[in-house]
Amino acid sequence: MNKLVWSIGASDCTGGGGIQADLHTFKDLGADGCSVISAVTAQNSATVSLVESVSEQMFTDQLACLTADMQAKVIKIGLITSVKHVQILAEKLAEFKQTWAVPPFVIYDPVAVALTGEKMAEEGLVELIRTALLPCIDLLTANAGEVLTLSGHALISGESLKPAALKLISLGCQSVLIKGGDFELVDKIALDYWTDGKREIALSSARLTRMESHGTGGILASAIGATIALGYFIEDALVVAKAYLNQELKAAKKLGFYGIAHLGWPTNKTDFPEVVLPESKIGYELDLPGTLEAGPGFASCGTLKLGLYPVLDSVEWLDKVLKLGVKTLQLRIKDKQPEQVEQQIIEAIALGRKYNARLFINDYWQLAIKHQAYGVHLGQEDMDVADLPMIADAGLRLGLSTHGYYEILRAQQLKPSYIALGHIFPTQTKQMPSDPQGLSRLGKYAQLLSDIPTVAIGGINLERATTVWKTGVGSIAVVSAITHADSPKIAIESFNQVIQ
Ligand SMILES: Cc1ncc(COP(=O)(O)OP(=O)(O)O)c(N)n1
Ligand SMILES: Cc1nc(C(=O)O)sc1CCOP(=O)(O)O
Ligand SMILES: [Mg+2]
Repeated sequence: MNKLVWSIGASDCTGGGGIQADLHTFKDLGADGCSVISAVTAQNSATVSLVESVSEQMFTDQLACLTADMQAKVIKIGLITSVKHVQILAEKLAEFKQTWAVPPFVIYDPVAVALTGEKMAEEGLVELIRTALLPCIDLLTANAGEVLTLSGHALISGESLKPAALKLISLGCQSVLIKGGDFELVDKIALDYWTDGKREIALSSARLTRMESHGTGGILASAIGATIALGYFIEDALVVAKAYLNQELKAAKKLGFYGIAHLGWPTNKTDFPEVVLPESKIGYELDLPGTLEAGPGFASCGTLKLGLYPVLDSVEWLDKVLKLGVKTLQLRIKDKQPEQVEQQIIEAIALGRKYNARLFINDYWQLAIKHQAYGVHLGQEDMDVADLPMIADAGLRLGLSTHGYYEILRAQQLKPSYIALGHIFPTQTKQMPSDPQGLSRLGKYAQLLSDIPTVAIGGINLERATTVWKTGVGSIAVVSAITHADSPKIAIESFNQVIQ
């Protein structure tokens, strides 16, 4: 897999920011790095004494050499001080996007654009960035000063973030992350807001007050780039990068500046941000769409280990596996009208009670409430339309599907009874919009969720069950490994030997 990130920017002789910190961050997170140097800076914790752009020839040749045999999956742009370099870059990025087999994802952290006319930004630079560079950018990561310079919008309240981001998108970039590093909308909270004009994400963390730290915005952008290069979606990359920055800031060392640490992939749950829900104080201030709210949470399953979890499409199947001793199971009937499934749901709930089993009803949450099921399982789309407080008030358990870091953190806010993690391997049972996540990611999620029941799902068969179980998940959900087994009885017994 190509996991190459180019850093296009300036050398920072302190090592705390610029190209040096970018390459360190890429490597630290498991991506590969190359650099295209646009300028060399002489600086320390007290001053920037000299900034010298490289020649146009040197800038162009670096881009050409890398293009010939090291094409990037992600390009991260930092400090560019020369108007000519912006022109070259805009032309080259447009060319890469049209001619490369896989167009690169381009991130721009507009370092120093707020210093127009000073030594780090030539006259005319900002106008050219606005008109020529922004249309080539997939993600602009900007702090309040940079947002003001590029969009003309001052960030004075929560409500002002969305119009500012939309203005920047109207200038041509695909999405914008407004970083809360240099403004505080909510006391002691570092809030980041992202939108692509359709979706909105806000992430909050306790503010880490290390005033002398240096290069943090660039490192956040580099961490996002590295995570995207590893194949994560943008929303997951935003989460991982913020956790990475939190982890690094906590361990920062004084070396002139406070230079942040580089401690590898973040795994400590206290470093991960909270996803801001629409129905929360900050959610209202940001005017986030949707109705999700934290609430008191859902009834517990009474154990972290739900064991083998067959997901089945008929009462006959439920009856068969209950007789074989299964204690967690799901009725999953797809795409029928409620009146077509109500009788089956009634019978399924009665069977679950008879065998004292944890029976979850997929999708049909109103019928599950009406007939007092043990629990309901909902997917991401269902979450937005179902009445979650009503499910909680009725005392039903709730299981939620997730497919990555962002969805996991958002689901966690709702305090469900379990979180499902899918899909782990290729599956024939359901068309999935993304690639399988694999065991390595599953292990990371399981570690992060050690205090809530987890369920792994998707392409899990007997051969794979041992390695799945070793990741620390509390349950393995299967469809075809049971319904297509020559002997469901032997399949269940064999799974139970793995899941002890
Ligand atoms: C245990 C478990 N995990 C995930 C799913 C998938 O649920 P959902 O995303 O709602 O998709 P459908 O099953 O409705 O197609 C599940 N059913 N069970
Ligand atoms: C129903 C379902 N949900 C998934 C998810 O990732 O959310 S994967 C999946 C299908 C699981 O079937 P099998 O065990 O046959 O692969
Ligand atoms: Mg569903």
